[in-house]
Amino acid sequence: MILTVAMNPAIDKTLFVEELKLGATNRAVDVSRNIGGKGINVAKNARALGAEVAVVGFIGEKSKHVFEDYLSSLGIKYDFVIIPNVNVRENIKLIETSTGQLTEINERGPDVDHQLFEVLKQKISQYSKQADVTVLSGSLPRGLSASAYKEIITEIRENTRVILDASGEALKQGIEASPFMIKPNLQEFSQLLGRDLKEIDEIVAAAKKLIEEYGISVICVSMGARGSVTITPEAAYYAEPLYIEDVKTPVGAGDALVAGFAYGFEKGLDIADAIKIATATASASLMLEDTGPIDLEVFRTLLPRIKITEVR
Ligand SMILES: Nc1ncnc2c1ncn2[C@@H]1O[C@H](COP(=O)(O)OP(=O)(O)O)[C@@H](O)[C@H]1O
Ligand SMILES: O=P(O)(O)OC[C@H]1O[C@](O)(COP(=O)(O)O)[C@@H](O)[C@@H]1O
Repeated sequence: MILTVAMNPAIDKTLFVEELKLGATNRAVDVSRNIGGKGINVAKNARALGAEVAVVGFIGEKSKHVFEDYLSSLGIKYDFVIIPNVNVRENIKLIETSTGQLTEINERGPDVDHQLFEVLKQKISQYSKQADVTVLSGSLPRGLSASAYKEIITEIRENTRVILDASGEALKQGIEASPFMIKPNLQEFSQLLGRDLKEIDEIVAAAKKLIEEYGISVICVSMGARGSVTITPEAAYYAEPLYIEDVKTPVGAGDALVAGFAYGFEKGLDIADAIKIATATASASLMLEDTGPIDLEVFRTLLPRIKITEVR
Protein backbone atom coordinates (compact mmCIF):
# COMPACT_ATOMS: atom_id res chain seq x y z
CA MET A 1 0.00 0.00 0.00
CA ILE A 2 1.12 3.57 -0.68
CA LEU A 3 0.28 6.26 1.89
CA THR A 4 0.33 9.91 0.88
CA VAL A 5 0.17 12.76 3.36
CA ALA A 6 -1.79 15.79 2.16
CA MET A 7 -0.56 18.55 4.47
CA ASN A 8 -2.02 21.40 2.46
CA PRO A 9 -4.52 20.37 -0.25
CA ALA A 10 -5.53 23.00 -2.79
CA ILE A 11 -7.83 23.95 -5.58
CA ASP A 12 -5.62 24.91 -8.50
CA LYS A 13 -7.06 27.73 -10.61
CA THR A 14 -5.20 27.87 -13.90
CA LEU A 15 -5.52 30.95 -16.08
CA PHE A 16 -4.18 30.78 -19.63
CA VAL A 17 -3.05 34.11 -21.08
CA GLU A 18 -1.39 34.68 -24.45
CA GLU A 19 1.36 36.86 -23.07
CA LEU A 20 1.67 37.72 -19.38
CA LYS A 21 2.30 41.40 -18.65
CA LEU A 22 3.01 42.43 -15.08
CA GLY A 23 1.41 45.70 -14.03
CA ALA A 24 -1.18 45.52 -16.85
CA THR A 25 -4.65 44.07 -17.40
CA ASN A 26 -4.28 40.55 -18.76
CA ARG A 27 -7.20 38.69 -20.39
CA ALA A 28 -7.55 34.97 -19.86
CA VAL A 29 -8.15 32.94 -23.03
CA ASP A 30 -9.06 29.87 -20.96
CA VAL A 31 -9.46 28.88 -17.34
CA SER A 32 -9.69 25.65 -15.35
CA ARG A 33 -10.22 24.71 -11.71
CA ASN A 34 -8.75 21.45 -10.50
CA ILE A 35 -8.54 19.50 -7.29
CA GLY A 36 -4.87 19.44 -6.36
CA GLY A 37 -2.12 19.73 -3.80
CA LYS A 38 0.86 17.42 -3.76
CA GLY A 39 -0.47 14.58 -1.58
CA ILE A 40 -3.70 14.39 -3.59
CA ASN A 41 -1.90 14.48 -6.95
CA VAL A 42 0.55 11.74 -5.96
CA ALA A 43 -2.33 9.59 -4.69
CA LYS A 44 -4.42 9.90 -7.86
CA ASN A 45 -1.56 8.91 -10.16
CA ALA A 46 -0.25 6.07 -7.98
CA ARG A 47 -3.82 4.74 -7.94
CA ALA A 48 -4.09 5.11 -11.74
CA LEU A 49 -0.96 2.96 -12.07
CA GLY A 50 -2.77 0.25 -10.09
CA ALA A 51 -1.54 0.69 -6.49
CA GLU A 52 -3.67 0.50 -3.40
CA VAL A 53 -3.51 4.03 -1.99
CA ALA A 54 -4.58 5.82 1.19
CA VAL A 55 -4.45 9.56 1.91
CA VAL A 56 -4.25 11.16 5.33
CA GLY A 57 -3.92 14.89 5.85
CA PHE A 58 -5.58 18.15 6.76
CA ILE A 59 -8.72 19.38 5.02
CA GLY A 60 -10.68 22.62 5.40
CA GLU A 61 -14.17 21.67 6.63
CA LYS A 62 -15.95 23.58 3.85
CA SER A 63 -14.02 21.73 1.12
CA LYS A 64 -14.19 18.30 2.73
CA HIS A 65 -16.96 16.80 0.59
CA VAL A 66 -15.45 17.82 -2.74
CA PHE A 67 -12.15 16.14 -1.85
CA GLU A 68 -13.69 13.08 -0.23
CA ASP A 69 -16.08 12.48 -3.15
CA TYR A 70 -13.18 12.86 -5.55
CA LEU A 71 -10.96 10.36 -3.73
CA SER A 72 -13.85 7.89 -3.32
CA SER A 73 -14.55 8.06 -7.05
CA LEU A 74 -10.95 6.97 -7.69
CA GLY A 75 -11.03 4.13 -5.15
CA ILE A 76 -8.61 5.91 -2.78
CA LYS A 77 -9.08 5.54 0.99
CA TYR A 78 -8.86 8.72 3.06
CA ASP A 79 -8.80 9.81 6.67
CA PHE A 80 -8.60 13.58 7.12
CA VAL A 81 -8.10 15.80 10.14
CA ILE A 82 -10.67 18.56 9.71
CA ILE A 83 -9.80 22.23 10.11
CA PRO A 84 -13.09 23.83 11.21
CA ASN A 85 -14.92 26.52 9.20
CA VAL A 86 -12.43 27.04 6.39
CA ASN A 87 -11.93 26.18 2.73
CA VAL A 88 -8.74 24.69 1.35
CA ARG A 89 -6.42 27.25 -0.21
CA GLU A 90 -6.74 28.33 -3.85
CA ASN A 91 -3.51 28.35 -5.84
CA ILE A 92 -3.18 30.45 -8.97
CA LYS A 93 -1.33 29.09 -11.99
CA LEU A 94 -0.69 31.47 -14.88
CA ILE A 95 0.29 29.83 -18.15
CA GLU A 96 1.51 31.93 -21.06
CA THR A 97 0.26 30.16 -24.17
CA SER A 98 2.86 31.85 -26.42
CA THR A 99 5.83 30.44 -24.48
CA GLY A 100 4.33 27.73 -22.25
CA GLN A 101 5.89 29.46 -19.25
CA LEU A 102 4.25 28.80 -15.88
CA THR A 103 3.99 31.36 -13.07
CA GLU A 104 2.54 30.18 -9.78
CA ILE A 105 1.07 32.01 -6.80
CA ASN A 106 0.36 29.50 -4.04
CA GLU A 107 -1.55 30.54 -0.93
CA ARG A 108 -0.14 29.49 2.44
CA GLY A 109 -3.33 27.72 3.46
CA PRO A 110 -5.31 27.64 6.67
CA ASP A 111 -3.88 27.84 10.17
CA VAL A 112 -3.26 24.56 11.94
CA ASP A 113 -2.72 24.40 15.68
CA HIS A 114 -0.41 22.03 17.48
CA GLN A 115 -3.23 19.81 18.75
CA LEU A 116 -4.46 19.09 15.23
CA PHE A 117 -0.90 18.28 14.19
CA GLU A 118 -0.65 15.74 17.01
CA VAL A 119 -3.87 14.09 15.77
CA LEU A 120 -2.49 13.91 12.24
CA LYS A 121 0.84 12.51 13.46
CA GLN A 122 -1.02 9.68 15.17
CA LYS A 123 -2.90 8.85 12.00
CA ILE A 124 0.31 8.88 9.94
CA SER A 125 1.96 6.57 12.46
CA GLN A 126 -0.95 4.17 12.41
CA TYR A 127 -1.36 4.02 8.60
CA SER A 128 2.37 3.91 7.87
CA LYS A 129 2.55 0.51 9.58
CA GLN A 130 0.71 -0.96 6.58
CA ALA A 131 2.44 1.21 3.97
CA ASP A 132 5.41 0.00 1.92
CA VAL A 133 5.95 3.60 0.84
CA THR A 134 4.84 6.86 2.49
CA VAL A 135 4.97 10.12 0.55
CA LEU A 136 5.37 13.40 2.44
CA SER A 137 5.05 16.26 0.00
CA GLY A 138 4.25 19.91 -0.35
CA SER A 139 4.34 23.02 1.76
CA LEU A 140 3.35 23.00 5.41
CA PRO A 141 0.23 24.88 6.44
CA ARG A 142 0.55 27.96 8.63
CA GLY A 143 1.07 27.26 12.31
CA LEU A 144 3.32 24.24 11.79
CA SER A 145 7.00 24.44 12.48
CA ALA A 146 9.52 23.76 9.68
CA SER A 147 10.52 20.67 11.66
CA ALA A 148 7.14 18.97 11.01
CA TYR A 149 8.41 16.59 8.30
CA LYS A 150 11.51 15.79 10.33
CA GLU A 151 9.34 14.86 13.32
CA ILE A 152 7.08 12.65 11.18
CA ILE A 153 9.97 10.89 9.43
CA THR A 154 11.70 10.19 12.74
CA GLU A 155 8.53 8.54 13.99
CA ILE A 156 7.72 6.37 10.95
CA ARG A 157 10.96 5.53 9.19
CA GLU A 158 11.22 2.10 10.83
CA ASN A 159 7.78 1.15 9.38
CA THR A 160 7.95 2.40 5.81
CA ARG A 161 10.10 3.90 3.07
CA VAL A 162 9.59 7.67 3.11
CA ILE A 163 9.69 9.84 -0.01
CA LEU A 164 10.04 13.52 0.89
CA ASP A 165 9.15 16.17 -1.71
CA ALA A 166 9.43 19.48 0.08
CA SER A 167 11.33 22.73 -0.24
CA GLY A 168 13.16 25.33 1.81
CA GLU A 169 13.55 24.83 5.55
CA ALA A 170 11.10 21.87 5.67
CA LEU A 171 13.35 19.98 3.23
CA LYS A 172 16.55 21.04 4.96
CA GLN A 173 15.33 19.78 8.33
CA GLY A 174 13.53 16.78 6.80
CA ILE A 175 16.72 15.27 5.38
CA GLU A 176 18.24 15.24 8.87
CA ALA A 177 15.82 12.37 9.65
CA SER A 178 17.20 10.26 6.75
CA PRO A 179 14.21 9.79 4.44
CA PHE A 180 14.50 6.93 1.92
CA MET A 181 14.21 9.34 -1.03
CA ILE A 182 13.97 13.06 -1.75
CA LYS A 183 12.69 14.61 -5.01
CA PRO A 184 13.65 18.28 -5.22
CA ASN A 185 13.48 20.11 -8.53
CA LEU A 186 16.68 21.82 -9.62
CA GLN A 187 15.75 25.15 -8.05
CA GLU A 188 14.87 23.49 -4.72
CA PHE A 189 18.06 21.40 -4.82
CA SER A 190 20.19 24.49 -5.53
CA GLN A 191 18.50 26.31 -2.65
CA LEU A 192 19.20 23.36 -0.35
CA LEU A 193 22.89 23.47 -1.23
CA GLY A 194 23.09 27.24 -1.18
CA ARG A 195 24.55 27.55 -4.70
CA ASP A 196 23.33 27.41 -8.30
CA LEU A 197 23.75 23.98 -9.85
CA LYS A 198 23.38 23.52 -13.58
CA GLU A 199 25.42 20.66 -15.01
CA ILE A 200 24.60 16.99 -14.45
CA ASP A 201 28.05 16.17 -13.02
CA GLU A 202 27.72 18.98 -10.45
CA ILE A 203 24.29 17.66 -9.43
CA VAL A 204 25.56 14.08 -9.12
CA ALA A 205 28.56 15.13 -7.01
CA ALA A 206 26.42 17.24 -4.67
CA ALA A 207 23.81 14.48 -4.32
CA LYS A 208 26.46 11.85 -3.53
CA LYS A 209 27.70 14.00 -0.65
CA LEU A 210 24.18 14.38 0.76
CA ILE A 211 23.57 10.65 0.43
CA GLU A 212 26.71 9.93 2.43
CA GLU A 213 26.09 12.61 5.02
CA TYR A 214 22.41 11.89 5.71
CA GLY A 215 21.98 8.22 4.80
CA ILE A 216 19.46 8.90 2.03
CA SER A 217 19.00 6.02 -0.45
CA VAL A 218 17.71 7.85 -3.53
CA ILE A 219 17.84 11.48 -4.68
CA CYS A 220 15.97 12.44 -7.84
CA VAL A 221 16.55 15.98 -9.05
CA SER A 222 13.90 16.90 -11.60
CA MET A 223 14.71 19.54 -14.18
CA GLY A 224 11.41 20.16 -16.03
CA ALA A 225 11.91 20.00 -19.79
CA ARG A 226 15.55 18.93 -19.19
CA GLY A 227 14.48 15.59 -17.66
CA SER A 228 15.83 14.31 -14.35
CA VAL A 229 18.88 12.84 -12.62
CA THR A 230 18.53 10.06 -10.04
CA ILE A 231 21.41 9.29 -7.71
CA THR A 232 21.79 6.29 -5.36
CA PRO A 233 24.83 5.22 -3.29
CA GLU A 234 25.81 2.87 -6.14
CA ALA A 235 24.96 4.70 -9.35
CA ALA A 236 23.49 7.75 -11.07
CA TYR A 237 21.11 7.90 -14.04
CA TYR A 238 19.98 10.64 -16.37
CA ALA A 239 16.42 10.25 -17.66
CA GLU A 240 15.86 12.08 -20.93
CA PRO A 241 12.61 14.03 -21.17
CA LEU A 242 10.15 12.92 -23.82
CA TYR A 243 9.23 15.48 -26.39
CA ILE A 244 5.53 16.12 -25.80
CA GLU A 245 4.15 18.15 -28.65
CA ASP A 246 1.02 19.47 -27.01
CA VAL A 247 1.83 20.15 -23.35
CA LYS A 248 -1.48 21.10 -21.68
CA THR A 249 0.00 21.89 -18.26
CA PRO A 250 3.29 21.38 -16.44
CA VAL A 251 1.42 21.64 -13.11
CA GLY A 252 1.60 18.31 -11.31
CA ALA A 253 4.44 16.80 -13.40
CA GLY A 254 6.67 16.58 -10.31
CA ASP A 255 3.88 14.92 -8.31
CA ALA A 256 3.35 12.42 -11.13
CA LEU A 257 7.08 11.65 -11.13
CA VAL A 258 6.90 10.96 -7.37
CA ALA A 259 3.80 8.77 -7.87
CA GLY A 260 5.72 6.67 -10.40
CA PHE A 261 8.66 6.20 -8.01
CA ALA A 262 6.32 5.28 -5.14
CA TYR A 263 4.63 2.70 -7.37
CA GLY A 264 7.98 1.30 -8.53
CA PHE A 265 9.31 0.94 -4.98
CA GLU A 266 6.06 -0.60 -3.76
CA LYS A 267 6.30 -3.19 -6.51
CA GLY A 268 9.92 -3.92 -5.58
CA LEU A 269 11.27 -2.83 -8.99
CA ASP A 270 14.93 -1.96 -9.43
CA ILE A 271 15.88 1.69 -9.60
CA ALA A 272 16.22 1.79 -13.42
CA ASP A 273 12.67 0.49 -13.92
CA ALA A 274 11.31 2.79 -11.23
CA ILE A 275 12.87 5.79 -13.03
CA LYS A 276 11.29 4.74 -16.34
CA ILE A 277 7.85 4.36 -14.78
CA ALA A 278 8.22 7.69 -12.97
CA THR A 279 9.27 9.52 -16.15
CA ALA A 280 6.44 8.01 -18.22
CA THR A 281 3.94 8.99 -15.50
CA ALA A 282 5.27 12.57 -15.42
CA SER A 283 5.17 12.76 -19.23
CA ALA A 284 1.57 11.48 -19.32
CA SER A 285 0.58 14.10 -16.76
CA LEU A 286 1.70 16.90 -19.10
CA MET A 287 -1.23 15.98 -21.33
CA LEU A 288 -3.90 16.29 -18.64
CA GLU A 289 -6.65 18.83 -19.25
CA ASP A 290 -8.44 18.49 -15.95
CA THR A 291 -8.33 17.17 -12.41
CA GLY A 292 -8.27 13.51 -13.46
CA PRO A 293 -5.35 11.14 -13.10
CA ILE A 294 -3.10 10.12 -15.99
CA ASP A 295 -4.52 8.00 -18.81
CA LEU A 296 -3.08 4.50 -18.44
CA GLU A 297 -3.20 3.86 -22.19
CA VAL A 298 -1.13 7.00 -22.83
CA PHE A 299 1.30 5.92 -20.07
CA ARG A 300 1.69 2.49 -21.72
CA THR A 301 2.56 4.01 -25.09
CA LEU A 302 5.12 6.38 -23.51
CA LEU A 303 6.87 3.87 -21.23
CA PRO A 304 8.87 2.01 -23.93
CA ARG A 305 10.14 5.37 -25.24
CA ILE A 306 11.84 6.42 -21.97
CA LYS A 307 15.63 6.40 -22.23
CA ILE A 308 17.94 6.43 -19.25
CA THR A 309 21.73 6.47 -19.25
CA GLU A 310 24.17 5.87 -16.44
CA VAL A 311 26.19 8.99 -15.58
CA ARG A 312 29.04 9.77 -13.24
N1 LIG B 1 8.12 20.48 -20.76
C1 LIG B 1 8.42 19.21 -20.46
N2 LIG B 1 8.73 18.33 -21.44
C2 LIG B 1 9.03 17.04 -21.16
N3 LIG B 1 9.04 16.52 -19.90
C3 LIG B 1 8.75 17.35 -18.89
C4 LIG B 1 8.42 18.73 -19.10
N4 LIG B 1 8.15 19.29 -17.89
C5 LIG B 1 8.29 18.31 -16.97
N5 LIG B 1 8.65 17.15 -17.56
C6 LIG B 1 8.86 15.85 -16.91
O1 LIG B 1 8.31 15.91 -15.60
C7 LIG B 1 9.34 15.75 -14.61
C8 LIG B 1 9.04 16.61 -13.40
O2 LIG B 1 8.93 17.95 -13.79
P1 LIG B 1 9.50 19.18 -12.95
O3 LIG B 1 8.96 20.41 -13.59
O4 LIG B 1 10.97 19.09 -12.83
O5 LIG B 1 8.85 18.92 -11.51
P2 LIG B 1 8.30 19.96 -10.43
O6 LIG B 1 6.84 20.14 -10.83
O7 LIG B 1 8.44 19.25 -9.14
O8 LIG B 1 9.09 21.22 -10.53
C9 LIG B 1 10.64 16.08 -15.35
O9 LIG B 1 11.75 15.44 -14.75
C10 LIG B 1 10.35 15.56 -16.75
O10 LIG B 1 10.51 14.15 -16.81
O1 LIG C 1 2.35 22.75 -1.35
P1 LIG C 1 2.97 23.65 -2.37
O2 LIG C 1 4.46 23.60 -2.39
O3 LIG C 1 2.42 25.05 -2.26
O4 LIG C 1 2.54 23.10 -3.78
C1 LIG C 1 1.18 22.94 -4.10
C2 LIG C 1 0.97 22.97 -5.56
O5 LIG C 1 1.77 21.98 -6.17
C3 LIG C 1 0.96 21.10 -6.98
O6 LIG C 1 0.72 19.93 -6.20
C4 LIG C 1 1.68 20.79 -8.25
O7 LIG C 1 2.99 20.38 -7.93
P2 LIG C 1 4.10 20.04 -9.02
O8 LIG C 1 3.83 20.90 -10.22
O9 LIG C 1 5.40 20.30 -8.34
O10 LIG C 1 3.93 18.58 -9.34
C5 LIG C 1 -0.35 21.84 -7.19
O11 LIG C 1 -1.45 20.98 -7.34
C6 LIG C 1 -0.47 22.71 -5.97
O12 LIG C 1 -1.11 23.90 -6.25
